[in-house]
Amino acid sequence: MTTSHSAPLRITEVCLRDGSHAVAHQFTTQQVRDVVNALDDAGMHYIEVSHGDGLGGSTLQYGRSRVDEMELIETAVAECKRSKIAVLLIPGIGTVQELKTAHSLGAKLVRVATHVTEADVSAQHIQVARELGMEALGFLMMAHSAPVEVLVEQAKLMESYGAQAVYVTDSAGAMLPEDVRERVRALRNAVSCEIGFHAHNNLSLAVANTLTAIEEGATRIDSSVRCLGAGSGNTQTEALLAVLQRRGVDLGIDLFKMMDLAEHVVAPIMHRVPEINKGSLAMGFAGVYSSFLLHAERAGKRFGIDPRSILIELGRRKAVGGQEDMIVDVAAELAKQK
Ligand SMILES: CC[C@H](O)CC(=O)C(=O)O
Ligand SMILES: [Mn+2]
Repeated sequence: MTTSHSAPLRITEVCLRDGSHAVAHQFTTQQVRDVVNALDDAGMHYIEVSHGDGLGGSTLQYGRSRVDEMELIETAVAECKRSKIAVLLIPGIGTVQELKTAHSLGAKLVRVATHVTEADVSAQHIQVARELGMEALGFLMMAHSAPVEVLVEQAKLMESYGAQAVYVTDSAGAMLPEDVRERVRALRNAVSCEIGFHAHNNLSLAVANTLTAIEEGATRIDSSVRCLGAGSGNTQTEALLAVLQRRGVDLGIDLFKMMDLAEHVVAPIMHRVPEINKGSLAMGFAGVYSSFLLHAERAGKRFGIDPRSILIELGRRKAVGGQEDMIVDVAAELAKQK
């Protein structure tokens, strides 16, 4: 398959970062060691390791990590012969100091993530990462929620700060293939850096949307083995690789090894199977952050409210990442109304 950008197609495996949401940030050192070892052996390009909300995310608000993420990053780096370890950083949650520490432990790439309208807060972190010699990529979250012109303007800002790629991040798994096509095409025509795409499977469209993004020129692709990610999970790595091979694209990642590690290494550590159920489907439908799922389920139980009603209301209020405290507020308000 040809892409309109000369860069090769590269996969970032996100099961140990996005998947952190799905296990309430309880990964152990041994689990990270085993997963990274197997992914590296299969030839994965990049493996992201961080708290689900990025560096510094281990807090009461977002959920405490069982093991310090720096220990997990160090463990992951030690297992890699070929793969590179990536980290995610949301300015305001993660700090420049944490970025420097992750770099000193061997992280080679950072995705600096902001809400789709707030790229300006990424300038310092992107610049510091470039000075450190890391690859620095911009990650525009909730990309479905802003008009295409705004997405383009924000991507240009990230590129101007030094981002080597800008991601269309479908945090809510709310995009339809035509939304992806329009956004990636608009970015392709507006920036010179690479375009990335990150999907969630809440509407059962993750693989289809990822193929659409690739057709439009995205070269940095996120996926997650066994779908281990927030909500219904991400584009399933081994499924994507199989589909790409059917199209004649071999990324140098061993498909059978990926299938084996999905089954024997990743499946046993999953707390629940990421599936399209009433909660995750409601998120895709309402355009709500996939990482809100467990929080909404907990708040629903506590206040006796259907988590879907909480999620729909959060969508109506256009809640953005970082507003996890709103989930409890909304549940309490709905309970009062009842
Ligand atoms: C809260 C950070 C978030 O999980 C980043 C991400 O993967 C997304 O927006 O989809
Ligand atoms: Mn995600």
